[in-house]
Amino acid sequence: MSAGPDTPDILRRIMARKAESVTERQRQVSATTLEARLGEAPPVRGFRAALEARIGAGHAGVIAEVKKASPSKGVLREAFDPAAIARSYEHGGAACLSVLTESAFFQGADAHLEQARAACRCPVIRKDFLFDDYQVLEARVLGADCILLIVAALDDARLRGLHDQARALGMDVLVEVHDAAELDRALALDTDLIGINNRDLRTFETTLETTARLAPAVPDSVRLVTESGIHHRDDVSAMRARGIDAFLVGEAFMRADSPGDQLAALFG
Ligand SMILES: O=C(O)c1ccccc1NCC(=O)[C@H](O)[C@H](O)COP(=O)(O)O
Repeated sequence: MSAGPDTPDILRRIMARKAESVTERQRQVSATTLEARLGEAPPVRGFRAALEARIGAGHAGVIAEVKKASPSKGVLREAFDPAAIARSYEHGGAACLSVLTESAFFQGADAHLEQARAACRCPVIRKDFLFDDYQVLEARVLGADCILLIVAALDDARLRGLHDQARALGMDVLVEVHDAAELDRALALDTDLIGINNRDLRTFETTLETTARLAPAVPDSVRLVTESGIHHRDDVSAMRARGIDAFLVGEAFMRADSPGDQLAALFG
């Protein structure tokens, strides 16, 4: 972990809580036990490949998020059934799912990932705050097809180590950045999937200007995903006009009666 003076307070607090919970999990289930369970994990579904297939067919590549609550907005959805949401998303045209497994700030759970993935054919990213090899192993054992690595929360050595570990386990990695300095660090990894998060973690404000500003520095070989703050068809068309075809969307879907219908309405 690398909590420096520039680390936003919310990230610092989430990572501190996460460190406690990882220590507790390691006490309960050792890394050796997790390694032994890798053979029982369901085969990896290609996450980036699913995005590419959807985009190649002329659609937006949508990563649809399953999250009950967030630090910025509180509870987003009372009737929360990850399996039903996953089926709705698949029906609405999602390429992939993003499932929050962080419990203290997002009311997520590992079971949400298992339930959502079992209910559909979409590849799933474990959306959590990862800083330790143990969590990468855990993600694969749970059935994750991709993990999120947040550049702002990791030093370069750890970022590379976790990235390479996930790839060796067959998973894709979404490397998330918020500014130009983080983007430079992500590009140095030679990764092929980068998310630009439009949410300022100090103010919680979202602006698609963040993606618009950083996107030109991302080479064509990297699939760029714009994350957070996508609510309207105008947001989608503004991004697509700039050549950005992959989207990660949570709140706009979670607040809808039918998340999948809302996905189809936003991107159809
Ligand atoms: O959503 C938050 O409040 C938040 C706070 C601190 C760290 C991360 C946070 N969100 C994680 C995400 O990246 C979003 O869930 C994801 O991009 C979807 O965003 P949205 O469509 O705006 O729900």
